[in-house]
Amino acid sequence: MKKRALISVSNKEGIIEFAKGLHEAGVETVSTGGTLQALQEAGVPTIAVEQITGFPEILNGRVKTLHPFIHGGLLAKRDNEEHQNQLEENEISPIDYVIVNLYPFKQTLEKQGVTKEEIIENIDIGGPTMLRSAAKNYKDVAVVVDPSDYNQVLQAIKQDTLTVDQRQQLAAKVFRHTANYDALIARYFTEETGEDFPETYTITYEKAQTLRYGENPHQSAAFYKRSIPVKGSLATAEQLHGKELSYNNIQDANAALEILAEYTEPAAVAVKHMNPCGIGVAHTIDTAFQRAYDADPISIFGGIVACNQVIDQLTAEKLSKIFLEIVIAPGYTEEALALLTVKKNIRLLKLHVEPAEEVGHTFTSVNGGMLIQTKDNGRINPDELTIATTREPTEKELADLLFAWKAVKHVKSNAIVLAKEKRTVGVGAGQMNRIGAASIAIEQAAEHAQGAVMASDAFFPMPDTVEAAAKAGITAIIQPGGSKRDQDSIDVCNEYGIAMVYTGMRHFKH
Ligand SMILES: NC(=O)c1ncn([C@@H]2O[C@H](COP(=O)(O)O)[C@@H](O)[C@H]2O)c1NC=O
Repeated sequence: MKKRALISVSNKEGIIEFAKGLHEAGVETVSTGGTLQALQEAGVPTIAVEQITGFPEILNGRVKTLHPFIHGGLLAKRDNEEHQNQLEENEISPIDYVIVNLYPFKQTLEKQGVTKEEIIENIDIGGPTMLRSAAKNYKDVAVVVDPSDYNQVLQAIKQDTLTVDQRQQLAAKVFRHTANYDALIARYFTEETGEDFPETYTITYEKAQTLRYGENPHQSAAFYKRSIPVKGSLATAEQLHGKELSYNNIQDANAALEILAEYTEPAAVAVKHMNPCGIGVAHTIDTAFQRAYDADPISIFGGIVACNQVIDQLTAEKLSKIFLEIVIAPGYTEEALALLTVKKNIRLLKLHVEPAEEVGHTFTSVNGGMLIQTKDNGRINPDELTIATTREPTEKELADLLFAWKAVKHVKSNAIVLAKEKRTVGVGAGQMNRIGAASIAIEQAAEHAQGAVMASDAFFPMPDTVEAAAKAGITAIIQPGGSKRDQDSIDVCNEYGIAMVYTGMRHFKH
């Protein structure tokens, strides 16, 4: 008996050649509406699915292949006598190959101005059903969901070399594909109904790149991107120059962009090991970068710099004087690009839109589970700050306090940031006690601590940090407030004439 292939594809790329090849290999092809038309127009003899089912396509294509004559032919085990007898009794012919790809649900979601009705209509029902039937019965049926597999499968069919292992691989791809497809649908419905943390959490990512290694060379890794691209994120940045990004590069570059999204004025952020080592804000991007550099000229070595303005020649000249792993910006002037691309080892990334703060969830894997929380998109309203001390901050101090508060949110806890004139001067990150973080920041700032402001990601459990700040010459402090012993810190501030404000919001980052 002739082998039979069922072809029903939305993405018709490469299907004519594949179907022609099947026909030449003596395989009979059966097809649905649009696919049938395309194959017949290309001169590939094909049977209409209605001819097999004896039933017309109904409900605008919502039902075309959902029929026992199709699914019986797909699910029957060839080595099961009962199955074979039932096929015979019911005059069902077996189907040996299934070539199906689905309604473009993802592409429809991404369309500008798309209606909910259009999205719903692009949920494929018959396609996944055929894919799943064929994949379940992979021992007897070969199923192809990915057009990039057409050629390889066709050659194997022609040479009669398609093994059960290969069919299982094709089936595995199908189940990944339908799981991804359903995950996108589930996410869409869940977002529509506004459930943040439903009883099961379904997410799907697509592989963008196999990485050379993970955080360390003995770890293996890959970079997966959101199925629906997130504009202004690292995942959608374009690499213009340099070697492939590494695992650590991606983490650091992402951290740099998250910090950058805090600032609306021209800003430059230098990152090392996911902490900012320098942040500068100014009227021009070259000055902003100069400030980020001056913040810590040692740590920036081998770091990542992200800017929210096009890199011009002046900035490029400054950038090219130091060793940097990555520069990220919304663009580069021709002169800047010429200057920077001379350096073989620098990676240059271009953002197509402003770095944007992603709404949604963050994930932290723990052994045996996953912690999921909404992103820390907390922003304070400067008008709602509480002044805790006798002295109010001056206008200039307030500007630096707000600048430092945006920075400290992105520093690992316990975090202290010292800032002066729109640049960080000291960063104390990831310490097990607050005074430890403050000591590091003060030591790093050295003489620049005099007249600087201090931001703390969480309240002061005791007055030691404020005492250290006073000794270093810090004049104003911003912190969440809320400690039982707040008054002790307030007293020290008042004694030294320090202005302290409370945000009422904590920014732990572990
Ligand atoms: N309802 C059905 O019985 C059904 N059977 C196949 N499809 C899909 O119809 C598409 C192909 O349609 P056409 O051949 O008419 O262009 C494929 O993406 C296939 O997955 C169906 N459509 C959606 O549910």
